[in-house]
Amino acid sequence: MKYRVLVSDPLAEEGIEILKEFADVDVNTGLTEDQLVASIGNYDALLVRSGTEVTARVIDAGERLKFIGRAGAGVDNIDTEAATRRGIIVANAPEGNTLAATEHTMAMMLSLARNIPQATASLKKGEWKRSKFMGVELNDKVLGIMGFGRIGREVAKRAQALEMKIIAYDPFITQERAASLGVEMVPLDELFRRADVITVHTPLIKETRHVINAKTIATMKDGVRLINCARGGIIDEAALADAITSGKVAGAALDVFESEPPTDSPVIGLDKVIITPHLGASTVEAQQNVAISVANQCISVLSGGAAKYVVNAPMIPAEQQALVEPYAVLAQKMGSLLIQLTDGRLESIKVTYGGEAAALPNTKFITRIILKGMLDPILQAPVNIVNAEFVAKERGIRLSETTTEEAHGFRNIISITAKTDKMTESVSGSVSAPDHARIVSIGGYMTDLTPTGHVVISRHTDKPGVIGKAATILGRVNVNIAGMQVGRHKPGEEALMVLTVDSAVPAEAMDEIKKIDGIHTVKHAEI
Ligand SMILES: NC(=O)c1ccc[n+]([C@@H]2O[C@H](COP(=O)([O-])OP(=O)(O)OC[C@H]3O[C@@H](n4cnc5c(N)ncnc54)[C@H](O)[C@@H]3O)[C@@H](O)[C@H]2O)c1
Ligand SMILES: O=C(O)[C@H](O)COP(=O)(O)O
Repeated sequence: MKYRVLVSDPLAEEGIEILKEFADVDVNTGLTEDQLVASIGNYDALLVRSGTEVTARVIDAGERLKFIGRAGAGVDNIDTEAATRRGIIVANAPEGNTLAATEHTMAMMLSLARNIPQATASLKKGEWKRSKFMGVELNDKVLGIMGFGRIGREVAKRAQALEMKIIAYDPFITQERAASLGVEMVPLDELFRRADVITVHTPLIKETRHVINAKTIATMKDGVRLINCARGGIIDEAALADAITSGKVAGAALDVFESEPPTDSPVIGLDKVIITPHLGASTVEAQQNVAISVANQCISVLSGGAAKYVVNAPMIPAEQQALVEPYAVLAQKMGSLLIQLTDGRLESIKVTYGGEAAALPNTKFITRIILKGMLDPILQAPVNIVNAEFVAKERGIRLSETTTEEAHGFRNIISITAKTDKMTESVSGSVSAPDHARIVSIGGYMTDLTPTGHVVISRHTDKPGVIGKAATILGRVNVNIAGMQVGRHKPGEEALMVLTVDSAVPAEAMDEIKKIDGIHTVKHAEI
C-alpha cells in the first residue's frame, strides 16, 4: 500500500513533487482543528508550516501517523509532547529559512531607522512631507541581539557591515564563540541598558515570553528601537504600545504577533510601528529549501530511516553516525535477546557503558535503542527511539545509565541488567570492528556469540549427559546445531550452554529439553 501524506499549509511545489514520487499527497490548506481530526486518521505523515495548529487532539486521532514535518524552524504550533507520547517523529527544517529571516530583519531595521513604510504610505496619499520622516543612522549605533543562534549570528555579520557595534545575550553561547565573530556577550540587563536597537532571535519559551515588558523597557535607553522577527509573545504588545505612545520607545518593527493575524493588537494602529504579516521565511529560495528538506526527511522516516532534524528524539550528528552505528545495531540485538531470556514483569533496566563505549557521543540514544529492542516485541503500541523512554517510565520501569572506564578486558563493553518480579538477567556485548560485534557474556558467564539467528540458552548442572540429551532432541526435530558454547564458574556447579541453531525450535522440543534431568532453565530466542 502506498503511503499517504497530508500537506496542510502552503508548501513549495519542489517539495510536493519529491513527495509525489513516493506517496499519495493531498494538499489541503486552511482546515479547522475538527476537520483535521476527522481526516488525519487516513495519513502516515503530516507536513505543516506555522499555519496549522497540530494539537494533541489531532495527534491522537492520527492512528497511522508516523511523521510530522515542519517546513520551517519554529515548532511551537506542534504539540511535540503528544507526538513523543505516540512515538511520532517530529522534524523541522531549521536552516532553510535562516537567511530569509536574517534579511527580513535587516530590511526591518533599515526601514525602521528611515521610516520607509510610513513615508511610502504618505507619498502615495499625495503628501510631500520631508521633515516628518527624519531618520537616524545605524552607523556606530549599538545593536543588542537577544538569542545568538543561526539567525542572530547572521544578523550580527550583516550589521557589522553597517559598522554597528554588536552586543549579544544568549545563555547557551560561549564568550569565545561570540568573540571569534567580533561580538561582545553581555548579561541581558546590560544589553537592555546599552542598546540603541534591540532585535530578538530566540524561540518563544517560558524564559522568553514577555521578556520585553513594561519593567524591562523602563531600563532601556530613551528612543530605543525594537525588532521582533522571531516569535510573537517575546515582546509584551500592550507594554510596547504604552512605551511607544509615551515616547520611551522610538519605534518597533514586528513580523510576528502574540495572536496571528493580530486583529486586536494595540500596536497595529501606531504610526511608529512597522509591521509585516509573518513574512520572515517568505522568499522563493527559503520556501524551496524548507519544502525539499522536510519532504526528504518524510520519505526517509516512512522508509524506516532517520530524519536529519528530529526535534523530539536524541540526534546523532552525521559525522558521528559511522562511530555510533555498530553500537546501535548491537544494542538493539542485546535488548531483544535479554527480553527473550527473562520471565515476569519488568521492574528495572540498568545499562552500563564501559571502556571506549563510555566515551560515545550520545549514550542516551543507544539506551533508547536498547529499550526499543526490549519493549517493542512485548508491547502492543510501537516503541521507537522517540517514545522509548516515555513508554518505560509510563510502565513504571526504572531506567539507569552509568559509564565506567572498566571494560573487563575488552576495548568497549555495553552491559544490560534487567530485573523482573521473578528474576534478574544480564547480557554484555562488545564491538570489535565496525562490522563485528559479539555478545560476550550472558548472566555472568563468558560467551562469544555473534548476535544473529536462533539460539537455545540453558542453565544446567555441569554433569555428563545433559548437553548430549538436548542435542539428541534437537536432532530428532531436524534442528541443526551450528555452534555450541558452554560456560561455567566451577566444575560440577551451574553452567550456561549457548546453542546456535539454524532454525526455530518447535515448542514441544523445548518442553522436552526443559524436562531433562539437570536442566534448570532453557530458553529459545531469535536475535
Ligand atoms: N519570522 C519568521 O518567519 C521566522 C523565520 C525563521 C525563524 N523564525 C524564528 O526565529 C527564532 C530564531 O531562529 P533560529 O533559527 O536562529 O534558532 P536557533 O535555535 O538557531 O537560535 C535560537 C537561539 O536562542 C537562544 N536562546 C534560548 N533561550 C534563550 C534565552 N532565554 N535568552 C536568550 N537566548 C536564548 C538559543 O541558545 C539559540 O542560540 C525562532 O523563534 C524561529 O522560530 C522566524
Ligand atoms: O519558524 C519559522 O520557520 C518561521 O516562523 C516561518 O514560518 P512560516 O513557514 O509559516 O512562514
